[in-house]
Amino acid sequence: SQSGCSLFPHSHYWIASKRIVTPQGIISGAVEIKGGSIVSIVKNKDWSGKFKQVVDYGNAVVMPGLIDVHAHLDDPGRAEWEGFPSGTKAAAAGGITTLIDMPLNNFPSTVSTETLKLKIEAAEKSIYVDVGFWGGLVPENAFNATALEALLDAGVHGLKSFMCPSGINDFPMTDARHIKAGLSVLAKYKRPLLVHSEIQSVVESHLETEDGGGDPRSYSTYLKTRPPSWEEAAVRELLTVTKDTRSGGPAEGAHLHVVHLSDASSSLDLIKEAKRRGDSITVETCPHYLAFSAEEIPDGDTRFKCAPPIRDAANKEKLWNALMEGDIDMLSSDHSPTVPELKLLNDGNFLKAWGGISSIQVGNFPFKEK
Ligand SMILES: NC(=O)N[C@H]1NC(=O)NC1=O
Repeated sequence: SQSGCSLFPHSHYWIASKRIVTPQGIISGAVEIKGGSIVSIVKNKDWSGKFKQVVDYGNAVVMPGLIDVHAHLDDPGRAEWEGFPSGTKAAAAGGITTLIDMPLNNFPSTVSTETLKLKIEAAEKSIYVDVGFWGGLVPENAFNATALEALLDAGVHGLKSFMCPSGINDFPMTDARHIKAGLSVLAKYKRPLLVHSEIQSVVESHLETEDGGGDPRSYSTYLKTRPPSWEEAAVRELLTVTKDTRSGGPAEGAHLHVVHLSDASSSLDLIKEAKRRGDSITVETCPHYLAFSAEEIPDGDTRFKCAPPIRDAANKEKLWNALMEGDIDMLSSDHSPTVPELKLLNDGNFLKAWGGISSIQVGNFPFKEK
């Protein structure tokens, strides 16, 4: 409630800082709040000394709340991994005021109007930030336009699919045919398809189920099981269908969004070329790919296990450059927690631990680093 959120027992007050992020740049001043809404932003020289009801944050940054388009809240079904109350409180702690929840890791997965209803009922119990939902594109619904339309009509912001096993039994992977069919429905709604872009290739890598030929407590062993060529293969396959999204194409109006890119080389180059050709495509990366590099991950510290994996320091620098150049369109958390037992923190086995990083609570931390 408004009173519950208020910093001050006043309905009219100012939040001051030397670094307020505004559309016109970073200013020193104060944000005026009245009745729970921002009514003005005043520069330092216009207000200093004039007002009494001021919370002064000094040099701390005051900025609009972040929107995280990629978070796994596992309610209902696996609320012990992350429920709506804990996940949305964590988001608020990370400076995120809106999150869009992924359709998997909860049980059942959000792939129909019935399962979306269960999600909404679980969320209604208690959320502390704004929440929206993605629906799942899976083989079971991909060729059923009526079912997809019903899901979109029920309010999901778009669809999400995987090009490799998702780690969740009731969320199977899709191929280019499913994705093409999904895009043709999304075109009518002008909504996006988000794709986990990795295609497993046994030839070029050691599969996770094998021992990877090395110490399972060493991050480098895990890294070898998911090479950049997996991401590249997926992006190449996707580009055979994103051409449909060009102006005048059969899926004009649909949009394809590559989630959590880690490979800053060939995969990113392909996405950049597709953008130049007019495909409707965007790409995100995550704070963990920008903050960490494979070389520094301690043996056995499975908190760092995610898919695609965190790559080397040279790749991290390339990701930063791409973000600064605008070739990467946005950041998302890919917050994907589980229970400590499944992270195998005692064994430290990277090949067997759950893949997913719990991070929404630290929100924009790489910017603090830079
Ligand atoms: N199922 C699931 O949360 N998968 C996520 N975890 C991760 O590390 N990458 C993902 O896509």
